[in-house]
Amino acid sequence: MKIQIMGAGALGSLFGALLLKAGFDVVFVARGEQLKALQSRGLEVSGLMEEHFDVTAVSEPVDADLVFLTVKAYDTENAARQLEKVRFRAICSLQNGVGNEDILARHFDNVVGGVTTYGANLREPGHVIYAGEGMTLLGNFKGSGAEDFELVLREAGVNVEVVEDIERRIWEKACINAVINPITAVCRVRNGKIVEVPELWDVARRIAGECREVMSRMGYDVDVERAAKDVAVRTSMNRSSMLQDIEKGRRTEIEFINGAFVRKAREFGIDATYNEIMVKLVRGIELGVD
Ligand SMILES: NC(=O)C1=CN([C@@H]2O[C@H](COP(=O)(O)OP(=O)(O)OC[C@H]3O[C@@H](n4cnc5c(N)ncnc54)[C@H](O)[C@@H]3O)[C@@H](O)[C@H]2O)C=CC1
Ligand SMILES: CC(C)(CO)C(=O)C(=O)O
Repeated sequence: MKIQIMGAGALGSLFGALLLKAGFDVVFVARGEQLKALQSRGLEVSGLMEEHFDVTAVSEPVDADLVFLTVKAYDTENAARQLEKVRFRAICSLQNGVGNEDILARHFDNVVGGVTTYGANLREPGHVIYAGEGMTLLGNFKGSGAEDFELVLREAGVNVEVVEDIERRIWEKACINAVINPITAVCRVRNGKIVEVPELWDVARRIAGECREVMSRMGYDVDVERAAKDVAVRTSMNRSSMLQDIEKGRRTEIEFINGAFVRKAREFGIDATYNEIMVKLVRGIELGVD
């Protein structure tokens, strides 16, 4: 069974390492310094697992049985176009944000949606920190394949479950990210501060309210405020992925998180001013406005 990791950054390297350890034939598709490091030194894993792997790393996708997509959401369209040139049975997104599966469904027949709470960071090119064991939910978004991905992940020791309502799960995770990520990125604070600082919690509550309204109009009853508070408390010492992106001068996934709620709210004719403001502020920071 040949498994391709399309976008071997932090998360892709972690999942690739777990699959390699279980004996699968894994190909890492990477770019830049990460590609060079994987090709010359292999993959180093620290944290919850301490291991070194010699890996197969390439710059362009190759034929495989299954593909995990682990690029950032804004790179999905480009990755899909590259993957159109090769053959594989099914593709599974493990990304955050809303819309990745829709993009993939325009290109491929078998698309599996995924949501994971595993945590990984790149310490330096070729060196991934396995920061947190979590849960991975999978579900068929178009065609089939979820059970195939479940099987390989289970064999690799990953906590995984196939669900019938993957679209809802993707939006639920996006709710949490929509509340926590932009505030932490704009204010440059750890997740816990959102709950500790009344002014920040006030903004968080308003974003959560808008997300809840959007979810409700989609037919999903979710207490976004409570869910976001739980996660912020549980991950109080985390620097959110959006904050890390901003600190490193990288583009964020804001358009696929709060931006997705703004677009849905517009469709339903409901107000999403707080989400819209967060999109604009984070875009302002990304643009490096002095
Ligand atoms: N890192 C984490 O703990 C978690 C990340 N996620 C989500 O997973 C996705 C990936 O996140 P990270 O791994 O943290 O990001 P990352 O930026 O570390 O990894 C993405 C990698 O994909 C590469 N890439 C992009 N387009 C490519 C292409 N066409 N060909 C080859 N390589 C390409 C980039 O160069 C980069 O190395 C995001 O949507 C993120 O929100 C979800 C849960 C946890
Ligand atoms: C849940 C949370 C907010 C944890 O930091 C996260 O997913 C992120 O940082 O993107």
